Amino acid sequence: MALFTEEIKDSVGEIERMVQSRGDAALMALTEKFDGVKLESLKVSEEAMDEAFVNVSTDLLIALEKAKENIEKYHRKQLRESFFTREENGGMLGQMITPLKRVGLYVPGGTAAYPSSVLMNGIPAALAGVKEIVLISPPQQDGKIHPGVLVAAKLIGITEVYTLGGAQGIFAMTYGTESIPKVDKIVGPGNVYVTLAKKMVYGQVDIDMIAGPSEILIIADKDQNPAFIAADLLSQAEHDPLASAILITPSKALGEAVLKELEQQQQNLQRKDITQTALENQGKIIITETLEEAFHLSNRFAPEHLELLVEDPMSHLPKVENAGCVFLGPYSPEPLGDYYAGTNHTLPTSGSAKYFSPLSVDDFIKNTSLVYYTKEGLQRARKDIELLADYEGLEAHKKAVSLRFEEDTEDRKI
Ligand SMILES: NC(=O)c1ccc[n+]([C@@H]2O[C@H](COP(=O)([O-])OP(=O)(O)OC[C@H]3O[C@@H](n4cnc5c(N)ncnc54)[C@H](O)[C@@H]3O)[C@@H](O)[C@H]2O)c1
Ligand SMILES: N[C@H](CO)Cc1c[nH]c[nH+]1
Ligand SMILES: [Zn+2]
Repeated sequence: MALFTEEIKDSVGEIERMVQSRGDAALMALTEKFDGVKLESLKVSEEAMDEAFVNVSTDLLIALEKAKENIEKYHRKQLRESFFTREENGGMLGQMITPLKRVGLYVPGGTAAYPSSVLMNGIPAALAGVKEIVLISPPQQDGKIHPGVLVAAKLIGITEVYTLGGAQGIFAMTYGTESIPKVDKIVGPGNVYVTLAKKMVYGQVDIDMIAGPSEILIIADKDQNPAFIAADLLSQAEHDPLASAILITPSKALGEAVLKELEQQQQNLQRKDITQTALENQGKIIITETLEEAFHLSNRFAPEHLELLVEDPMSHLPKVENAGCVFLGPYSPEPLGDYYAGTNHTLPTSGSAKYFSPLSVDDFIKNTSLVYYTKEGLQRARKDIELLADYEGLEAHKKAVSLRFEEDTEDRKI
């Protein structure tokens, strides 16, 4: 993955070694180095969680509540039920769903506050029935987590929160330290350091996906509004200097109009430095011969967010093979999905939408298969199983079935 340069790999490798060998002391030192903050403790106290409510507006609380409702409604549809099927031979087969025991949520916070990510990561975990949810997020300059993040955590019942960010946070939740307990799975988006650390620890814990610097790709036909397109491109460029914003269109005139709009709209943005770097390095306006070619290129890129700004967008949907989330039509701007519609905003990046899905309730459960056969059922299946075991040369497998029907062992008890 081109995103992870040798320099970043070396730096994250060193962070891992430090966390493994020095635990909390390394976490404190790394927080001082990367966040510029000297922490006294990592765990956020109950009082600090409550105090956060004083520092957010009532309007923000109401907006978070509404977003929470929409996210819950959408994710509730993803819930699965355990089942048993009755087989013709009198047996039963089933699938038992159990929640993961302990998960760690990473909520970004380096250059912006992300209360929305608390809801996006925490709600599906809570719906799945996870009992132990740990949340980590980096400190601001005052040494505290953004109050909006703490408030959002409390709104969805998360109380175990640690002031810790970056790759060190991911390694702490993987290996455990004096203060941070080890988890079974780590989910949540983050910058390039966080994302590389997650990739490195996969296998020692589970992870959700590669959810790194944000991406938007817009496919637009000639009749679209250039101001809408520029605004949506900038909305993702402002996340990170490594974010990507791409327009693909068969209309050269539209491409030129969007370029002008980008220049104008960017002037007034607070995070202009970030959008400028992102657009210079990862921004593209690609003019194709046809709309079909635009879909072909988009599928190769496999963007995190794909906007279809074309006439009758629904009719083009079957052409989309790879994308984290698709936004259809001019009144479905990407930030609608970031905050509010109810779909999850933790989405695969760096081309990984070819094989990863958006974060969902499925990330927080596991299936256990169940098998129950009667004696008669096994008797009927016996020949086929013995034949298959013979073919595989696995004699003990065959015996585990056949001895149940041998006269001298059939009714044996101790
Ligand atoms: N794909 C998704 O689903 C999704 C969703 C939301 C946000 N995002 C992305 O999350 C990211 C948020 O990034 P952020 O930086 O604001 O917050 P962050 O919390 O991901 O990263 C901040 C941390 O990075 C560490 N760090 C900073 N500079 C470092 C360095 N030079 N070396 C080692 N570690 C360093 C620090 O510890 C800091 O606490 C953005 O890239 C955004 O696009 C992605
Ligand atoms: N666009 C981000 C995912 O790439 C999610 C987000 C959170 N807040 C604002 N945006
Ligand atoms: Zn966003």
